[in-house]
Amino acid sequence: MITVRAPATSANLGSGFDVFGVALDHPADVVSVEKADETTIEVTGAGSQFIPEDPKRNTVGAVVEALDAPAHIKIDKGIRPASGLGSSAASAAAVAVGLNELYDRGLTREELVPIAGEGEAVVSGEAHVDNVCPSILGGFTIAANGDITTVPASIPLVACLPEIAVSTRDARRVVPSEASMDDVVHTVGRAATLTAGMCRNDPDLVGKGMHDRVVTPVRAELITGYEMVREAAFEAGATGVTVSGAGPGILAACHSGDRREIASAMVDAFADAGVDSRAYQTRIGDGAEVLSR
Ligand SMILES: Nc1ncnc2c1ncn2[C@@H]1O[C@H](COP(=O)(O)OP(=O)(O)O)[C@@H](O)[C@H]1O
Ligand SMILES: N[C@@H](CCOP(=O)(O)O)C(=O)O
Repeated sequence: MITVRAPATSANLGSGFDVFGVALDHPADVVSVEKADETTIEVTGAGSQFIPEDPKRNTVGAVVEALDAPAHIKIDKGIRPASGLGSSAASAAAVAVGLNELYDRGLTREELVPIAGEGEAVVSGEAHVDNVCPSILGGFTIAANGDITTVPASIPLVACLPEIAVSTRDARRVVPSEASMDDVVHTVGRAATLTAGMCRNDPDLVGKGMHDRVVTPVRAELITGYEMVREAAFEAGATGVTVSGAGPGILAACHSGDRREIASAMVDAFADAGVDSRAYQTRIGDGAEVLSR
């Protein structure tokens, strides 16, 4: 039996829709895989009652098929589903890493990214890899046209998760199909700024680069209290604030000494909007880790 911990992730970071992602130091899913003739899945932990155990409907089922590696799979969810923190991706990432070892497939971590991405197609309709990439590799990742670049940044973050659910599938339907040249120029500028910030480990540059005017505004409308929470986070010292993945989670970049105040300001602002929430004071962290063999 092999047990793997795969971290939550935050995709897009505003200016990098379907391209940028970061691994969060916590929370995480912990998954155990054991060889079997037929695949079975058992799910416990956060939001497990909303997660199917049928391999055709769970993200890990597609990974089993792609690796031709049937197994008994136990998923202990640390990341609530439909969160914007890459919950579905973390399970797929953990199983890809675990089955690769269990069945001696000999694939590199980079080669496991598109395989874990197949799981995302099951739940969101498209095999976007911007969550599985950092969950497997760690750090800040850029996934563009099949190429992967990683930067081992360590930016402090606050991820605030309201008690509302937004499915990635639904939030992909509101993404505009076109952008003006003005918006393209703005996005390129911000994405480049963010990338430079990650390379320099500079929370101010990263925060500046998180601004986006194409996808984020339409997604923010799906999150009750978004504007109030965003403003509260900035007032408490955040250097950048955006929708985490497809939402409803909200991500703030900051300096480490400001995390506590930002976390409580975000939770209070959600409460003022009538929404319960919890905030994770975290930072960019490592990718999937094998805990035991
Ligand atoms: N192993 C899994 N972990 C979490 N969610 C899963 C898993 N397998 C299937 N799902 C389904 O995926 C959906 C959540 O995925 P998604 O909407 O992408 O949100 P998230 O941002 O949390 O990944 C839910 O409908 C959930 O039932
Ligand atoms: N690029 C995707 C990322 C979805 O992330 P999730 O954590 O909400 O699943 C998108 O924006 O649709």
